[in-house]
Amino acid sequence: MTNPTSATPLLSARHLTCIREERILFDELSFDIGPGDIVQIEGPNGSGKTSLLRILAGLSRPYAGDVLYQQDNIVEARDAFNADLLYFGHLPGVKSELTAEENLDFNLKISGYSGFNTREILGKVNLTGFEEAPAGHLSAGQHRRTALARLWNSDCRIWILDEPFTAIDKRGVAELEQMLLNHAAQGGCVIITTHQDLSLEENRQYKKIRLEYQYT
Ligand SMILES: Nc1ncnc2c1ncn2[C@@H]1O[C@H](COP(=O)(O)OP(=O)(O)OP(=O)(O)O)[C@@H](O)[C@H]1O
Repeated sequence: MTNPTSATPLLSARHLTCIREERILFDELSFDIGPGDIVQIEGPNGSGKTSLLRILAGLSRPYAGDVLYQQDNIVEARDAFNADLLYFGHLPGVKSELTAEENLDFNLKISGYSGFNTREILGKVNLTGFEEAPAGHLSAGQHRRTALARLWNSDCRIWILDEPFTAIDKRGVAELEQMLLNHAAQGGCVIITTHQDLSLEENRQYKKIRLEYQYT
């Protein structure tokens, strides 16, 4: 295994190619993501953003190429990589029959956390007063906030977030953006997809990667 230094990228894509239904979504895609980076994956519907995030998270395999965690292939560094990865997907594991508090408690415990204060965390995502509501009775945005609450109690450096702002109101988006900036300032990195315009453009370490698959 490589000995990481402060200059070692946290996550690297090396010559990634993804083919779906005989269509090449991206080919020979390479980039490095280091501590402090916030990277937005852009592109039209169906261009392969989710496919790329799933490959970066090790949830699916590319047609060709590799993903490296601190210069080691994620397949070989799987345990260390998984311990440093927070993946937030399209269906982010909120069970309708559990309350907001039970969902958060469950999600944090299966990620190995203990000693957290669920009420305090839910307060940070503006769910005070809704802790005991079944998630199935929450609004779409509140449901999403229940899922996102785990970001407020994460010590993973790599955050891969697929459309985290869906159904979130303006204030919530601003709070989440601030959360991403704080995470990056503390040496973490964020890889995110969203169809929303973000106000992170000013940030020195904010980058965009555009996937350009064109329908024919
Ligand atoms: N497991 C799969 N098997 C076959 N085809 C797939 C699979 N996953 C995705 N695709 C196809 O790959 C293409 C890219 O899908 P993907 O979800 O990565 O796009 P996206 O850029 O995230 O789209 P959106 O902006 O709509 O969320 C789509 O045409 C989709 O049908």
